[in-house]
Amino acid sequence: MTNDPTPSLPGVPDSSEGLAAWKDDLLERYRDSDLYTPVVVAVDGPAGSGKSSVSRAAARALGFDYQDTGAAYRAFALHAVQSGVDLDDAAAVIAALPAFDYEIGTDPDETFVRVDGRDVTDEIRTPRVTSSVAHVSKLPEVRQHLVDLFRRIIQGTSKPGIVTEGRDITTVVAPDAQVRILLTASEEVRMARRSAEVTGQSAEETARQLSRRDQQDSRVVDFMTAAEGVTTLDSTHLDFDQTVQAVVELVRSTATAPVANG
Ligand SMILES: Nc1ncnc2c1ncn2[C@@H]1O[C@H](COP(=O)(O)OP(=O)(O)O)[C@@H](O)[C@H]1O
Ligand SMILES: Nc1ccn([C@@H]2O[C@H](COP(=O)(O)OP(=O)(O)O)[C@@H](O)[C@H]2O)c(=O)n1
Repeated sequence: MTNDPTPSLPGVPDSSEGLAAWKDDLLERYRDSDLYTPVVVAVDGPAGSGKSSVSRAAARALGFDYQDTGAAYRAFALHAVQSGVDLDDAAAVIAALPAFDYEIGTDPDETFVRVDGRDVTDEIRTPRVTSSVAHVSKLPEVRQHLVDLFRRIIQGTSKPGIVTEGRDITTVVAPDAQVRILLTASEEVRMARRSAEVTGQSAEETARQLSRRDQQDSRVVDFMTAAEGVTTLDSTHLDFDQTVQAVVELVRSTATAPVANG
């Protein structure tokens, strides 16, 4: 997670146990100060690339929080529909933003999504919600509202860092993140992974939906090409554990200590 500090720095222990305790102590003291900044790991990629599952497992391995931003777009689409809004009516969708009462669990071992205090963790994954998200995520006003929310959640982490994943995290939400990753996989592999998960509809229908959603989403943000400074991680030929390991290694080799210098 951290680069080792310069060995000649006074007061820095040279044993690995001593170093770990020293870092814990620093973290403890800085956590509540204005100088403390969490390590932000930004992960983008298309549907089925493994963003959610890989980011969550990497967060767990690193002792970080985890934020799934797609969950908020899904939850907002659900909120709008349940408020009786016609998703083709942009003004009505935007008018539903102020009443959007959203809560997400960022502990990777206990992720949940609530809207108006009601648990919608599973409901937001239904094909009905999936096919309606693009109607709301294409609207700049919705994006700005949610980007602000995502940044507040990133800043509010009580862990040494937070892995945040979506479509525009490396470019819009957290372009200054210490670690920025574009997670990709071939379309064929992504479709196969998603089809294995989705029940209640054919593999062909799931693949068609995924491809349509990628097309719609890519008109709004470019998540197929890595922006400058973003590392591409192609998981086509990696299994799940190898992909998580690659993310963890990247964080360990690039992130500096989770304490800012002011
Ligand atoms: N490298 C991988 N190898 C095999 N399966 C994977 C890999 N990465 C992710 N998966 C699986 O693919 C499915 C889709 O992953 P998910 O995290 O939901 O993708 P996304 O959030 O990008 O849509 C999940 O069932 C996940 O366990
Ligand atoms: N940062 C983000 C995250 C999601 N989204 C939108 O939210 C939808 C659902 O995102 P998701 O991450 O749950 O989708 P999957 O890739 O997991 O299928 C996407 O299809 C996008 O329309 C977005 O526009 N920007």
